Amino acid sequence: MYIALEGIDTAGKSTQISNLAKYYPDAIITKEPGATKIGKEIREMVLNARAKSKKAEFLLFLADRAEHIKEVIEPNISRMIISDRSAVSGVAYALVQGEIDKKDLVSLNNFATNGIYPEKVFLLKLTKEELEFRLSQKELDGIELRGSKYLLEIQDALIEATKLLNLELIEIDATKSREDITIEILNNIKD
Ligand SMILES: Nc1ncnc2c1ncn2[C@@H]1O[C@H](COP(=O)(O)OP(=O)(O)OP(=O)(O)O)[C@@H](O)[C@H]1O
Ligand SMILES: Cc1cn([C@H]2C[C@H](O)[C@@H](COP(=O)(O)O)O2)c(=O)[nH]c1=O
Repeated sequence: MYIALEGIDTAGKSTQISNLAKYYPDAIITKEPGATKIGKEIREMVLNARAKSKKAEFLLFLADRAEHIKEVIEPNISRMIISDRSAVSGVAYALVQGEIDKKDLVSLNNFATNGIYPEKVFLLKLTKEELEFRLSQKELDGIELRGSKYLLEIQDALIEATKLLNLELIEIDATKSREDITIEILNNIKD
């Protein structure tokens, strides 16, 4: 089963993935962007916000995704795969940028992923207050520097993106305790 954890920056995706890894010691743990050799270079480029063109930025994420699907997801598709982000992030961030129409976002992602998408998408949802608190506790990268208003728009766009891609979405209150969230995810995986 291929599942993805989604959520805006600081929502708790990596925390949950490291908890889930204890319950699935044989799972493939992966992420977008940056799980492959080329992906690491792309991640460096995009997170330093070097692209002036939003379309270029979108295409860099898409290139990372195509490599990730070919190198990590496709060869392991019969195993448990837990991914930190997926095409859902790709569509959501681009929806908010607003330069590419929705039909193209879906078809470009279909092209990059060969139609392979997570079976379940877990969305960790933050409140404005908790997001601002968590951002204040860390050094911000180029995307996080865009601020909490922007990130909350992305949070709504993650829901829209999941619908556009026609994927199963499980929304989770990310302000709950780390342990309660892990249990909620585990119970849902088993359903
Ligand atoms: N349920 C929780 N309650 C309180 N704090 C949490 C919870 N989950 C994670 N945190 C804290 O919030 C911060 C961000 O968590 P984490 O790195 O897991 O988020 P993320 O979604 O992977 O972030 P990013 O996308 O920016 O890499 C960390 O300091 C983490 O310890
Ligand atoms: C896959 C993907 C990601 N992004 C953004 C979202 C985050 O701000 C960063 C990734 O950082 P993280 O610490 O690994 O969460 O990139 C994006 O804009 N578009 C995408 O397709």
